[in-house]
Amino acid sequence: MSGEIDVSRDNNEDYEQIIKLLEEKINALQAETESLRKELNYYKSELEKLLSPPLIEAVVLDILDDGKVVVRSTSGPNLIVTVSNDIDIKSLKIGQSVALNQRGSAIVKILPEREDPFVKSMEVLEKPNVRYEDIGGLSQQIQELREVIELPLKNPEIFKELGIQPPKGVLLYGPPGTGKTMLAKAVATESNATFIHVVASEFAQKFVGEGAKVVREVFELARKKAPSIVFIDEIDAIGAKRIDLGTSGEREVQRTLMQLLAELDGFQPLDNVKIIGATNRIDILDPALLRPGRFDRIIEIPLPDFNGRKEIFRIYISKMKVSRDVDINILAKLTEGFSGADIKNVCTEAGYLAIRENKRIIEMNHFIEAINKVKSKRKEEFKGREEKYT
Ligand SMILES: Nc1ncnc2c1ncn2[C@@H]1O[C@H](COP(=O)(O)OP(=O)(O)OP(=O)(O)O)[C@@H](O)[C@H]1O
Repeated sequence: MSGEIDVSRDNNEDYEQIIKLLEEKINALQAETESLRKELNYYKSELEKLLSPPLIEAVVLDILDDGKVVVRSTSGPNLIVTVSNDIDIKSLKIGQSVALNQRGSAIVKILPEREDPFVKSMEVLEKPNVRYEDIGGLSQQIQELREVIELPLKNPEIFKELGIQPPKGVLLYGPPGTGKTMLAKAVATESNATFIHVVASEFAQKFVGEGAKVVREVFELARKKAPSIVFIDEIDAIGAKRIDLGTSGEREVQRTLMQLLAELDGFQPLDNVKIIGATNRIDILDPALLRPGRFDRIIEIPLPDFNGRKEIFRIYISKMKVSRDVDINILAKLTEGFSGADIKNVCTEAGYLAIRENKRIIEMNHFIEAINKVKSKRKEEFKGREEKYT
């Protein structure tokens, strides 16, 4: 307020002007106070953040009936903790990243999903939803898995009565994308078993110094969640023939394998935990893994033959809107050497081609174009595969 006002003049207009100016000043000061108050609060909360103790990151391993939770803290041990009142326990799931309070006694925050190595290398499905009928061309393999995994899990008494010991572990081997994971999931679904999926290559790389501990934890979880099926994908990453143990990385892989063997030896054939291993490289596996009482049933999962390819096309096409000219016989003929995963890609790609042309129905020419596309994309891969499997 810098305007010079002559108050000696007894003039109403002047007074009004003074009042107006004073009001304006009050408003300006009030606004300034408000902004300073906000600034003060901001610095106060920043200071609080800086002074508050750090939280501990952990991964949920199990949710107990009494409302407590088993977590694996990044600082080391497994802990049994409570859940803070403002967190809904139902929103917690196994594998979830959480923050513990500083004492490590309670979960105080659910952390956003991110690439946690433990989570990434393990998936636990209480109710997997793949059924045998979703799998094309592997009826013999399905039959075998039903006998050696599903039947002993569902009716162990039959085996006890007859005095037969079913295998503890089954090894599936064959090229990538042929349905090994699908098969293992389907057996779990049909046996009402928990499906625990670990990718051996992931934990071999990510858990430096901790591979053996992770194997132990996986089997502990499997026993708790029994009946369960532990599916170890890419088992060659930890189960390759023993090599020169010069580097610490090699020794680490070795320790992980030894722990796996110890776990396999540690339970009985009729316990309700079964192991399914999968590999594309059976040739490099350590024979110790294949000894009786370990992975003592080996099932080959080959690339689908003509009838297999037809079945796989039929499964996917039955869920799509296709025109009458789509001929599964021709599609199966044109896709020699394709895996189930390749065939699924062809079907998806054909759908996209139809969408791109604004068509409401998928035609034979879309499938043919999709086959060529997938073929050229995978050409290099096929070459590699043929070399490996011929
Ligand atoms: N026989 C099949 N019948 C139906 N779909 C299949 C079949 N094989 C593969 N697929 C499809 O391909 C996808 C990948 O297959 P899956 O992961 O089971 O193969 P995999 O043998 O475990 O491969 P990898 O060795 O690369 O892990 C499946 O999710 C499924 O959609």
